[in-house]
This record gives sequence, C-alpha cells and structure tokens, in this order.
Amino acid sequence: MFISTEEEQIALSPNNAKHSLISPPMESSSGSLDGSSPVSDSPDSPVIADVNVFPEHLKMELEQSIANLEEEIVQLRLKKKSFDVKRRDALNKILDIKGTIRVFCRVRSFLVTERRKVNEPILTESEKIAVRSAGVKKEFGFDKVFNQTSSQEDVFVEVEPILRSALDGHNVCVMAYGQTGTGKTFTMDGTNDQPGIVPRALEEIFHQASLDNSSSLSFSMSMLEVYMGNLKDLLAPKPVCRAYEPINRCNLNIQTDAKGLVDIEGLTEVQIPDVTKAQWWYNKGRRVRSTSWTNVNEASSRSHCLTRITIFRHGDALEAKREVSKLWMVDLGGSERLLKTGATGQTLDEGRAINLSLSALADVIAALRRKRGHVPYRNSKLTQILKDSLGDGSKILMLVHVSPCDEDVGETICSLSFAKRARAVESIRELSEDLRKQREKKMAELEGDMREAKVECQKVGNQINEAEFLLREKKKLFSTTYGLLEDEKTPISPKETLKESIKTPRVSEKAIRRSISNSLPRFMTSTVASRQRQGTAEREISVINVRARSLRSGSRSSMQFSHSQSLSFLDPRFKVMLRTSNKKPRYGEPDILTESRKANSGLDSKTIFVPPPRSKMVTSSDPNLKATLCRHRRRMSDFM
Ligand SMILES: Nc1ncnc2c1ncn2[C@@H]1O[C@H](COP(=O)(O)OP(=O)(O)OP(=O)(O)O)[C@@H](O)[C@H]1O
Repeated sequence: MFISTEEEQIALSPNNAKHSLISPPMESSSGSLDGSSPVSDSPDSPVIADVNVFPEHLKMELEQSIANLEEEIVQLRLKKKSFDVKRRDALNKILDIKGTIRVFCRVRSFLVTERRKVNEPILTESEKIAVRSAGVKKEFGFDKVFNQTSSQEDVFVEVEPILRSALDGHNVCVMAYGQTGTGKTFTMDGTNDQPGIVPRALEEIFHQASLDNSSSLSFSMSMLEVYMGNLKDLLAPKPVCRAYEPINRCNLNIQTDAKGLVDIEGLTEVQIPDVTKAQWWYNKGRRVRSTSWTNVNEASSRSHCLTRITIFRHGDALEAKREVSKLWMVDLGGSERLLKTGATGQTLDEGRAINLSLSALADVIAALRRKRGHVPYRNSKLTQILKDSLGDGSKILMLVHVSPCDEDVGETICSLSFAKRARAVESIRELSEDLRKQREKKMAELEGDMREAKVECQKVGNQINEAEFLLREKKKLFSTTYGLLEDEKTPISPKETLKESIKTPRVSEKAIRRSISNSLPRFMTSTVASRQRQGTAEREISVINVRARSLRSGSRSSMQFSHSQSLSFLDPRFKVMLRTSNKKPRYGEPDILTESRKANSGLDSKTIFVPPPRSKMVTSSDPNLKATLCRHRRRMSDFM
C-alpha cells in the first residue's frame, strides 16, 4: 500500500498499514511530549502513528453512506413526484368542476373626473351583479364579481389557481373584455404601484419554478398585437433601416399543424431566464403597442394585445419527455358603440375591426360552450391564434369589465350579456340545491387533498435538500481524503454541469471553508502561518491589480511603485493582468443566445439577444411636449 506525504511516498507492508490505521491520533501526540516514541505493553500494539494514513474501513463506510444517500434521494424524488401528481390531479378536478370557461366581472372604481349619483346603477354581490336601467333591474351571475373596492391583489388571488394549471401542463387563456375605458389594461398591466395580472403572473411563475425541484421549468415570451386584422410582433428587434423606411413588424403567418397546434411563423420568442428579464421584455412590448386618444379614454388601446408565456417542463431524468404549455394573457381592444367614442376615420375603422373580432370570439366560446362539432375559429385572426388554447383540455378565464357610471348602463348591459353567453356549461344557478351541495362537498374534499399534497411535497422537498447537502459534503470529504470517486472520474457533459450549477443552492465562501475545515483531519487544515502567507499573497495581487487599473486610466501617481513591487510593461504577469481586466463586458453588450445555449434551453424558435435591463426611462421634462405626447399616443409610424 502506498501512502503519500508531501515530500515522499513510503511503501508499507499491509501489516504496517494496519498498525498505522488503528493508531489513535491522541497516542501519537502524547508520546512526543518527552521527545520519545510511545511505548506499548503489547508487542502487537502500534509503535508509530502515521497521521497521513486513512483507515480502509472508514473509506468503505464513507463510500457506503454516499451510495445510501444517493439511493435515498432517488426514493425521495419519486415520493415527491407522486405527491405532485396528486396535487395536479386535485387542482385539475377542481377547475373542471368550476368549469373550463370561467367568467369574472370587475366593476371599475369611479375616476376623479366622474360624478357619483346617489342611486348608483350597479349593485354587486360576491357572484352576482344587478344593473338598474330605466326602472328595470337586470341580474347576471358570474363565477366571481369584484366590486369597486377590490384591489389588484384580490383579483390575482382568484386568477392564481389557473396560472398554476398552466405550470402543470395545460394551455391557459386569461382575457380582459369590456367597454373602452372600463379598466382592462389596468387589470392586465396595472401601474407601478398597483401591478396587474401580467407582472404578477411573471413573478409567480418564477417563484413556483424555484420551489419545484422535481422537474425544471424554463420559459419564453412572445408578444403580439392584432390590429385591424393584421398581426404585429411587439418584441421584434428594430431593423437597421433608413429613417423614411417604415419598420415591418407584420410578416407573421398563423400555421396549424396536424395535431391542431398553432404556430405563428416569424414571431419573436425571447428566452426569459428570470423575472427581471421577463419584466424588461414585457415593458418593451407594451411601449410598442398602438393606442389612441378617444372621447372615452385618453390612451385607448386600439387593438388586442396578446402576451404568450411558453412553459417548458423537463423531467428530472435527462431522457424524460418535455412538456410544453402556453399561458396567454390577452388585453382585448375596447368593445364600444362607435358613435359614443366619437371615433372617425382610422379610429372608427379600428373600432369596427375590434368589434368584428370580438363577435368572432363570442361565437367560438358559444360553440365550445354548447360542445358543438364545428367551432368557427377561422373567422378572425384572434381566434385562429388562440385556437389551441381555447379548445379541449384548456382553461379559459374571461374578466369582463364594466363602468360604474349611469351614462354607461347600455354598454354595461351589452358587456354583461356577452359574458353571460360565454359562461361555463353548468351555471351554478341552474343546478338543483342537492347537486349544488354535492358539488361544494366534492370541491372541499379536493381542496383538502390538494393542500395536503402541497404540504407533503414541500416536506419531501426539504428532505431532498438536506440529503443533497449531506451528499455533497460527504463527496467533498471523500475527494479531499481519498481522491475522486469512481463515478466522478468520468467527464460530465456541459448540460449536467449547467443543471448542477442551477440546482446547487448558494453557500457563502466562508461557510464552505468552515464546513471543509470541520470535516477534514486537523493536519490538513491551514495553520496560522499558512493563512498569513496566503493573505499577504492575495494582498499583493490586489495592490498590483489596482495599480494596473490606474495605469490604464493614465494616472501618473499610481505608477510610483516601490522597488520591491515594481512591475515593468514587459513583465508577462503585468500583460496577463491587463488582458484579463479588459475582458469585462461593456455596458449594454447583448447576451447573445448561441445555438448551443438555445438547444440547452429547449427553445426552437428564432434566436434573439437578451440585453440587460435598462434602469433609465426616456421622458420629456418639457410640459408642452408632455401634453402633446399624451394626446398622440398612437405609435403607428412603424406600422405597415
Ligand atoms: N379598478 C380601478 N381602480 C382605479 N383606476 C382604474 C381602475 N380601473 C381603471 N382605472 C383607470 O381608468 C382609466 C381607464 O382604464 P384602462 O385604460 O385600463 O381602460 P381600458 O378598458 O383598457 O380602455 P381601452 O379599451 O380604451 O384601452 C385609467 O386611467 C385607469 O387607471
């Protein structure tokens, strides 16, 4: 057996090795107190203790415990997966009972410019809304009604389970419908202080993805606008063209494959690795959207704005099948009586186009509701795009918006009637009392199951984290003591390395050092002297780095090196330092998605760079210019 020390390798007989293995370190240290070797009564007892020799049985024990931990992690992952399947099933059943087409209603709060009447025309309950018009009261039932005091948070709490089902692999479509100026954009986008559904959904999906360690989720985003029957790519990079040349963002084709899956050819799809990048792209897309001033809304959306999040779910095994689902969040253009909005010319045409596509959407939803064989998806671009997210196995949530004002009552009744037609097959009100009770009981049971499965999932997830941490520590101890493990000697593919780096939780350098020094034999840890030597070396390097930096910036004083520290331009160390310090990426340098990274991410659409989020917004401080900008929000110059 060979035992290595720093200076030499000594060949020992198995007998010697055995002796040194069983020598407790205390004996060796105590024996050296008087400078003599430890004396033993028994002739078989060890005489010399070699601290650099590691017991063979300890090595085997360590190997065994590593193997046990690996097995335990596999079992825990399977257990977690089964709880996750249970939770997904329960959620899916709940959503099915509630109806695959759900309709909520939100009443906008009064604006400061609006006058309130003593007898307000709208009365709300949790699932009912009544409208008084010309002495007649009309009632409409919904899955949920949000009154004027409801916050963005209240709305999102109800939307969240549907988002969750998108992460579970279902296609989901959340749409805001309503008369112009009733708060569709407010609900979907919101403001900085009161973020709406889309920014909250982006945060939520990343939060859920961070909790889920049984499979890895990745996301990509696309945004488009349906304007006057044309599709406009809102995330397309601005092509380099001359100022007078219009930007063509509209060369998009809707394709449906044999399985009925929709693909929009030429649509930009960006990878969103984190929530900051996702928000950055979303804000970019919003700025390109077409809006216009009308009598009713100073920044009226003149189109349907569609945000698509594609969710890629990879199983933990590399060969596991990849699931892809889509989450559509749609801010529909305002339904309006064209006379009332005072629209003329192009704005009038825009209004007509919006109304046509909304009625096509109503027809599709009505056909789905009646489960009719033929669903007229082809009647508008909007319904063609959403085809695979409106059909079987998909979940639809429509949020109908109404105004609280008396003068809007006619429009309010139109919107509520549209929503009534779109409601799920079995409206709760149509069910008998008995069936209603049974339904509620079943839902309560399923909700209990879902909660339980979620808690169990969390518990097992924590156990997995603990076991993985322990495994890493043991492997580290093994490799520092005995060299690399057999399975670690084979080269790891870059994909696995990437996966590992994503999954490994961040531990501070200090904590790692502490854990290593605790797990190592004492003789292997650094001494005070070695730490001092290392510290001095590190300080020297940082001083040289600082000087090199100042040298680049042309500072003369920093050139005055002391004799012992001076560096010449010809010194190779100095050249290397200059080179490496220049390698830092410059501000604004785009992060290009290379083909290999794209392959890793599982994206199969267009390559696109991901620039870092900019912190500065371009605004006008000139009040005149501000007013002009406000009234002319239409950004159609780049539209063809
Ligand atoms: N729940 C609400 N609370 C406070 N303010 C609201 C609410 N809903 C809407 N608003 C305000 O009402 C105005 C019109 O809202 P918004 O632009 O969202 O309407 P819209 O339905 O999207 O209109 P359009 O169809 O013309 O685009 C905005 O100033 C918005 O801030």
